[in-house]
Amino acid sequence: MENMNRVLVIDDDASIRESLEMYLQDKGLAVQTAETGNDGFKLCLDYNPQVVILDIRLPDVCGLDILRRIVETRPDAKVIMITAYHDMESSIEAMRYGAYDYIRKPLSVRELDRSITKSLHISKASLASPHILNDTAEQILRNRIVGDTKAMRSIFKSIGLLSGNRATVLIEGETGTGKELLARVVHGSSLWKNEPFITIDCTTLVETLFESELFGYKKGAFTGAAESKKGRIELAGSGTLFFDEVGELPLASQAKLLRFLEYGDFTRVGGNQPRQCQARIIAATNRNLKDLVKEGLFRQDLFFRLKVITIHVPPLRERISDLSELVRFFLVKINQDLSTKVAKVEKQAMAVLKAHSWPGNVRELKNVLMKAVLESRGTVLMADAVEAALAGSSTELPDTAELKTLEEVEKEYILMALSRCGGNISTTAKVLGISRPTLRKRLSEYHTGS
Ligand SMILES: Nc1ncnc2c1ncn2[C@@H]1O[C@H](COP(=O)(O)OP(=O)(O)OP(=O)(O)O)[C@@H](O)[C@H]1O
Repeated sequence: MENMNRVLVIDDDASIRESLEMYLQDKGLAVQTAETGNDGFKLCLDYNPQVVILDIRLPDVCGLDILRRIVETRPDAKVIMITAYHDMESSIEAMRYGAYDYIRKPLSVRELDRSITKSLHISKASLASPHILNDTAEQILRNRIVGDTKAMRSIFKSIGLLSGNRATVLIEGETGTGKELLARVVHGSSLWKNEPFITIDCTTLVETLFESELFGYKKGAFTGAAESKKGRIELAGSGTLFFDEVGELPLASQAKLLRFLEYGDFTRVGGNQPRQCQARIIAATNRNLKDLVKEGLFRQDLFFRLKVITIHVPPLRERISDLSELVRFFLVKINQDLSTKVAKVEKQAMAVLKAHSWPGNVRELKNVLMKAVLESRGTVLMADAVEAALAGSSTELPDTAELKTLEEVEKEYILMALSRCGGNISTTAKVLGISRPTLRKRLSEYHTGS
């Protein structure tokens, strides 16, 4: 009995209780039933079921109250709410309070089967998966940059050595490897950490505005210069000037940047008083500057000026042994940001994560985990949720056997978005790019079946 899959049915409708009991017992599951909410909750504590099928309307207490009590005391139990009514608001509440699913009466055997099977699979995975968030959130988040491979340790050393000087730094690495994060940590670990950190995004820096953006301008320097304005260099003071995607700078701007770096001074457009730049320069690139130099797209002299100290951030696939720690780190962050409670990772889920090649690096990992956490709807990060999240960013199609109908996909997606937006209809509609009435209509359709 202990090892058997246990389902608890709480419904005041005797015919539903009886038919579900027969149906589930036929499937080899142990079943207990209760007629009222209070009896059902008591039974839930004693019987410790993996799955609870809970009617939203009960004679004594509201099903949602029982749901909240179960989620609080038995967080691993998966609660499938059932409702006979056109009761959209309650369904939204149910998902928000942590129901695993909700299904409309008359019950569709296919829908119920799918939901119960998934619930049982999750509860089995939960038993088999170790807790990975044993340390406190503060302990896990203490390291702002996660990494314990040789390459990462040598980066941390470089950051330490940079803390007492203002040497120019070039950070190279593929997209999403953490170049901006590193630049911020270089700044934050330096003696000038309380000074500003100013970013210049070279992909959007218009060539004709290069000087006025960087050096600032005097009132009347050109039409439209109604007031004098400080440029980014002045704004950075004795902090850090971060040139992001420096490889994207057009050649004409590169010449101006080089001149500024060589002399370390600048003059506001329309002004005549040279000023000294105090800030540290950090440049980042996800393109290979050496190759760009060979192709004549990047000035060699500027390249040499920038690479006084070079930090190469390895792609995630080359430091896959950091993956478990990164997963722990992001799960804590995601739990904090989205009020989720994932604390375990299914073994197979970690294997799937380790097998991926991560072309989008740490940023891709963070996004995939966020999607998978929402999809997992519970305390365990599930392998199929990770696979679904990974498939979302690739063009691969699942086996036809796993294909769902468009309607099913839409329902799941809408509910996921709703849960991610904390049940807020306006935000969800905005994120989905549909109007609030359309969203409300969709949600009510799940109840009326129209
Ligand atoms: N080692 C790490 N530890 C913790 N978080 C990380 C790490 N590396 C990257 N991140 C996080 O991953 C995300 C992407 O990092 P970041 O923006 O610094 O990458 P990038 O290399 O500058 O990307 P791009 O070249 O596309 O601008 C950020 O949220 C960052 O905080």
